[in-house]
Amino acid sequence: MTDTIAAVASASGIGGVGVLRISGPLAPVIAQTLLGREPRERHAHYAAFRDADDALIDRGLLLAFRAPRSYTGEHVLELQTHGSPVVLRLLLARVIELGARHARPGEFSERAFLNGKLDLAQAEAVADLVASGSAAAARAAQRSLDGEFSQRVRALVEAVVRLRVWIEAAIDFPEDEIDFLAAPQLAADLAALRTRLDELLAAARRGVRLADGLHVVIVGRPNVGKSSLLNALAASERAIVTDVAGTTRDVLRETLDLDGIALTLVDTAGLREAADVVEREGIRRARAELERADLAILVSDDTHAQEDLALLSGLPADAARLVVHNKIDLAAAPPRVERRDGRLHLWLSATSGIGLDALVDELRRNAGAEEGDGAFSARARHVAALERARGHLALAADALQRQRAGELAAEELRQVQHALGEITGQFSSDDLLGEIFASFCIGK
Ligand SMILES: Nc1nc2c(c(=O)[nH]1)N(C=O)[C@@H](CNc1ccc(C(=O)N[C@@H](CCC(=O)O)C(=O)O)cc1)CN2
Ligand SMILES: Nc1nc2c(ncn2[C@@H]2O[C@H](COP(=O)(O)OP(=O)(O)OP(=O)(O)O)[C@@H](O)[C@H]2O)c(=O)[nH]1
Ligand SMILES: [Mg+2]
Repeated sequence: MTDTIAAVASASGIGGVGVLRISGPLAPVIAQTLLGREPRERHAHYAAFRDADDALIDRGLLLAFRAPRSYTGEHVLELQTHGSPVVLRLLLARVIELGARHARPGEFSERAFLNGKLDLAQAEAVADLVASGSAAAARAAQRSLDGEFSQRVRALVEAVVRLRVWIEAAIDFPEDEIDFLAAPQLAADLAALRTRLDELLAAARRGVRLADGLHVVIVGRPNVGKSSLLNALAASERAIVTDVAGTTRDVLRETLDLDGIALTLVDTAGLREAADVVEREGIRRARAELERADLAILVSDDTHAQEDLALLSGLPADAARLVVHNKIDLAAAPPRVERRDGRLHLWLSATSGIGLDALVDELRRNAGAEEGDGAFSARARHVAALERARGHLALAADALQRQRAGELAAEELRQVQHALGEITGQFSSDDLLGEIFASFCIGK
């Protein structure tokens, strides 16, 4: 028999109203004790919450849900008090006295998952929604919570199962096996599956960016105006700016909400051959930041761009997609934008602000602002599972098309199915569940 858990579900600190949530078999007994009679299911009762000595803790609302019609699928009780942390603590102590125990982080959602109310990707979306740092992130998490991502994963699983059934049937009739496995329809189905898996993988990668925010690193030689650019984008004097080359030594991070898009901007030490140990360490850190950047902005001082642009060859090609030609005010040049060798070059001035709007537009585009409707949130765990699924699908195709090895192909397809099932939690281990739910907040 499961035990009954309780936790404050509202944010810690003082608030208008505080919510205490209880889930498990004792919830109806606790409700009966606090209300003095049996509550009506899913009905707000105004109740006096009293302690064991009958002293009044608070008057508030009591709301009872009967299993399985609740968030967790168990009996649930909610007590809504005045938003005082002290009142909530006293009432929680009373509920513990009546037989509940403190819930671990994420335990309500874990129970919802275990009782089939949410699948694993949806439960993760609950946490991503709570943590969302921008309107776009919240909308994307909401779509995953609504099951948009899970449904696409499930549809792929169904397609994989259909292929497996076909191939396994072929194995059962060895004399026809080769003909079966060589059927054009099978090859076409496999190819279609690969395309859909690739599309889902790309969408999930965008989903991770939406949930986590775009990680943008500003690099360039000393004194080109990297810190000035960070300050201009953040609209605050976050970073120290001086005319001394080598001003920035450490990595500086700033999270921005660019019209509803979450963005982490990272300012770094200017790249050069430095003699000073501190500066050398700063440059090492700048390079480490580059390794994990979604996007790198190379800043060049437009008045001596040659040496600045030479750095491009040393930057990760997939990230280094933007080049900012700064300080155009010095030459009284107009702002402009030009696409060159697959990169976008922008002429602007960080200190005067001219041309900055084009950069902001480009950052928004990169952060997935244009995905608009249909974008859902995802996690690195999902991307890794989809990549694994893709690897096995490629092996399955190879087993069929080159080797005509039905058994091998069926086994690879089973692996594809397994990797996809890990996303929705159809296949999951206690370790994985522990890891996922431990990162939730208490009361969620
Ligand atoms: N007060 C309060 N507000 C909250 C929550 C909560 O637990 N308590 N939630 C918690 O995160 C979210 C809402 N989530 C919920 C999800 C399902 C059910 C529920 O009762 N489900 C039943 C009945 C569904 C129906 O009638 O359509 C069920 O699934 O069977 C309740 C809350 C956001 N707001
Ligand atoms: N005229 C003009 N000066 C600028 C512009 N952007 C930056 N500067 C100046 O250039 C100098 C260096 O700017 P920083 O932002 O500190 O440059 P940085 O790239 O961060 O330099 P390090 O941290 O030393 O690598 C400062 O004197 C800035 O005021 C610009 O758009 N126009
Ligand atoms: Mg700087």
